[in-house]
Amino acid sequence: QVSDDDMKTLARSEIPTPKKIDPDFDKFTYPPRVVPEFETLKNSISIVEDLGFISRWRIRKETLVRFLMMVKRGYRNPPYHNWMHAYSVGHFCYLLVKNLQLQNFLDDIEIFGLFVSCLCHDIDHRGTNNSFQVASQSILAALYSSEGSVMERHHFAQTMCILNTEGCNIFENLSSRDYQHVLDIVRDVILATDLAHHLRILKSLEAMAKEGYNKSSTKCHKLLLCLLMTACDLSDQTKKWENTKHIAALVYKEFFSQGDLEKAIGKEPIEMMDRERAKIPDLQISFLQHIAAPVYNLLSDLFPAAEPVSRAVKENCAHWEKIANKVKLRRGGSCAKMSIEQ
Ligand SMILES: Cc1nc2ccc(C(=O)NCC(C)C)cc2n2c(-c3cc(OC(C)(C)C)ccc3Cl)nnc12
Ligand SMILES: [Mg+2]
Ligand SMILES: [Zn+2]
Repeated sequence: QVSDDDMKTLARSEIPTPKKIDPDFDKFTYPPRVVPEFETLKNSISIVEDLGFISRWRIRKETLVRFLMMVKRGYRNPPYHNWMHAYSVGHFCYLLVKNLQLQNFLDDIEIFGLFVSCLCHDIDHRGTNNSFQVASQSILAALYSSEGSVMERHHFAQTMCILNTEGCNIFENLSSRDYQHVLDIVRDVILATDLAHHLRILKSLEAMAKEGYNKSSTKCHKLLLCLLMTACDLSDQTKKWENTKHIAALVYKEFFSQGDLEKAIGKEPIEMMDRERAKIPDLQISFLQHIAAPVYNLLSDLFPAAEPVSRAVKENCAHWEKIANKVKLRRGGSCAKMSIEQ
């Protein structure tokens, strides 16, 4: 529960316009993680207001504040999958709306559902992935492993719990048709954050980018929502190198902790989660080349204005390659140096 006076304080406090938060707040280059955590709720309200959701969907201010406080509290504190990840993902959704004129491609309710999904998509993440749930026979695996996407189903279930909590339902003033529709969107979009789901629809995404987006096709709307969600989820890779490097440190801190847990229960972790074996630069080059870059290439195929974002990912990948080569050089080079000196 969130305390009422905290909620009332935030509900009454003056909400800054995005430009007042930072003149570059709506630019692709702006790094959302620079703000201290205590400012993220105020900023989230500012984004909701600036996107016109409060008037369009008749959201009561107090309901919005309680909802956001519950969502933020719904996150635990693993190194990467915490509230600051969700906040940065939600901020990138804001950037997409402001820079790519999404309203010409998606319905208003889809954009609203996408933004809410961004904030909620990893709620109650424990810093371990789907295969760990099954390997450790967790409660969540017992609940959801027969359908797959164990964590993502849990994130959606937690989101529904918050919406069903007294005074927290930001969808309360939607028509029953819109209400059902937005819940379907949030469900589909949160389930789309399972890497396995993204890999399953990759061919369809490539076909859509090739044939061109058809605004009257429901299939295109669904595929675009999944692509945009994944682009938001990976958006740390679109910022300058310092951010990318910092995020990799957080991701591997989380991965290696899972690897330690797997060893403790007698399971061999995969290389990327084994702190004894993982070569982070090589792993990041592979992740950026095979998973992240294709997402932003598809995005810029559909939205030329997203090209700078796609370029930023490639630059970050090049940075990892320089590091990987230096490591190789030092390993390989030192032998060469020794043989010359001998
Ligand atoms: C910096 C960075 N490195 C990563 C390195 C590896 C992997 C990984 O899971 N590799 C598994 C093998 C089988 C390919 C994910 C990484 N990752 C993610 C991420 C993305 C996710 O899924 C979507 C959003 C759908 C792509 C889901 C979970 C996560 Cl943690 N976010 N940032 C990162
Ligand atoms: Mg996730
Ligand atoms: Zn995420």
